[in-house]
Amino acid sequence: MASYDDDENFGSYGVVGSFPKDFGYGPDEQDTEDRSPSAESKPRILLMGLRRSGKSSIQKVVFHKMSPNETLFLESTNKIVKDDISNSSFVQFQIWDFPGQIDFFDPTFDSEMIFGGCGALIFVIDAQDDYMEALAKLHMTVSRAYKVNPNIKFEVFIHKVDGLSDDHKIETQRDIHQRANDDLADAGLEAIHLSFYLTSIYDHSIFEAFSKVVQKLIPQLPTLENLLNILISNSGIEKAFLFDVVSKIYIATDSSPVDMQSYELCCDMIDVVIDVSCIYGLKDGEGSCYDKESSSIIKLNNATILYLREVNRFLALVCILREDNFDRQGIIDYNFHCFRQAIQEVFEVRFKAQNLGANLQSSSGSLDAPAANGIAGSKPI
Ligand SMILES: Nc1nc2c(ncn2[C@@H]2O[C@H](COP(=O)(O)OP(=O)(O)OP(=O)(O)O)[C@@H](O)[C@H]2O)c(=O)[nH]1
Repeated sequence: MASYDDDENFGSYGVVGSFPKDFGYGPDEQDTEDRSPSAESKPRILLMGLRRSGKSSIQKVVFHKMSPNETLFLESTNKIVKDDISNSSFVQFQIWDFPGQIDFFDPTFDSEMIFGGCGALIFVIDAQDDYMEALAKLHMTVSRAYKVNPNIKFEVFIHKVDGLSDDHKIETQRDIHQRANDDLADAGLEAIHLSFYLTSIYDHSIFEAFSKVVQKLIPQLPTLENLLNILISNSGIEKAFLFDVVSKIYIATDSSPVDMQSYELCCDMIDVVIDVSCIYGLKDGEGSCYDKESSSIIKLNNATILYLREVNRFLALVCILREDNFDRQGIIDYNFHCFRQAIQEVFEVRFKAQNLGANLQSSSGSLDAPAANGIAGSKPI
C-alpha cells in the first residue's frame, strides 16, 4: 500500500544524471530566509495519473535536467515525492509526484490537506496506451479535488505523443477531450474546466506545457506580458521570452503567438550559454556561471539574431529579432535596462508584501502575494 510520508530525499537530487539544486546559480544574497516562504506554505502543483504514465519522468526532465533516455530506468514511485522548486524567486512552488496506484478511499489519504493548498493538478494520460481506465481515474480525481478546492486549475497532459503520427495526435486529443468533458457533464460538473496539452519528454512540448501551467499561477503575468509588449514594440524585436534559466520554462512572453520553433531555438540558446559558461567560465570563489554579466548574441543564417540578457539570477530575457534591427543595439540595450528595472520593481513589491505579512499561500494556490500591477507605468521604455 502506498504511504504518504515525505520522501527522505525531499529537497535533494539523489538521482544519477541530475544536477544539484543550485546548478548554475551562485548563492543569492537577496534570497534570505524571511523572503522565501516556507516549503509547506508554497503553492503546490500535483502530478497524478495511472502507473507508468510518465509523471516522475516529467518532473525529472523538466526540473532536474535528467535526459529523457535515463527515465527508462526510473523506478515506480510508491509514495508521494515532494519536490521544492525554489530555483527562481519568481517561480516558487512544490511539485508533488503521486504514486500511480493511489487510492482515494484509503483512510490515510487526506484530501483536505492534499487538495487544499493546491494551485494546479496535472493529470498525465499515456497516449500510447488504452486510455479508458485513465479517463475514469481522471474523472474521479478531478471531481474529488474540485469538491475540496474549486480554485484548482485542472491540466491534462496527453503524454508520450512522440509515438503517434500527427493525425493520430489530433484524433486522440479530440477523443480524450470529448470523453472527459462528457463525463463531467453527465455528473453535473460542467463548471470544471479542463485544459489539454499534447506532451512528450523527447521534445520541447513538455517544457512548453509546463510553462503554461506555471504561468496560470503567476498573478503578475499581465504586468510581465505588458512589459514585454512595450519592450519589443520599441526595440524592433520579433519575439521575446522571459525564461526561468534552470528549468527553461518561460514565465512570460509578449502577446504575439508562440511558435514551437522559436521557443526551441531560445531553449537551445540557454543551454549553449549555460554549458559554455559552466565549462569555460571563470569561477572565482563564490562566483556563478550565470550572473549579471551574462549575455550572448547568436547570428543565424536567415538574417535573424538571438539575443540573451540576464534579468536577474533566475531569469533571462531571450529575444529573436531581424539582423537589420540590431544595428540600433544601443537603443535595445537601453530599453532592456528599463525593462530589467521594471521587473525588479515587480519583485520589490512582492517582497514588501511578503514582509508585511501577506500570506503567500492564498487559497487559490497562486504563486505570489498580491499582484504588483502598479509597475507597468513606472518606467517608460
Ligand atoms: N515514449 C515516451 N516514453 C515516456 C515518456 N515519458 C515517460 N516515458 C516512459 O514511461 C515509463 C514510465 O515513466 P515513469 O515516469 O516512471 O512513470 P510514473 O507515472 O512516474 O509511474 P509510477 O511511478 O509507477 O506511477 C518510463 O519508462 C519512461 O521512460 C514520453 O514522453 N515518451
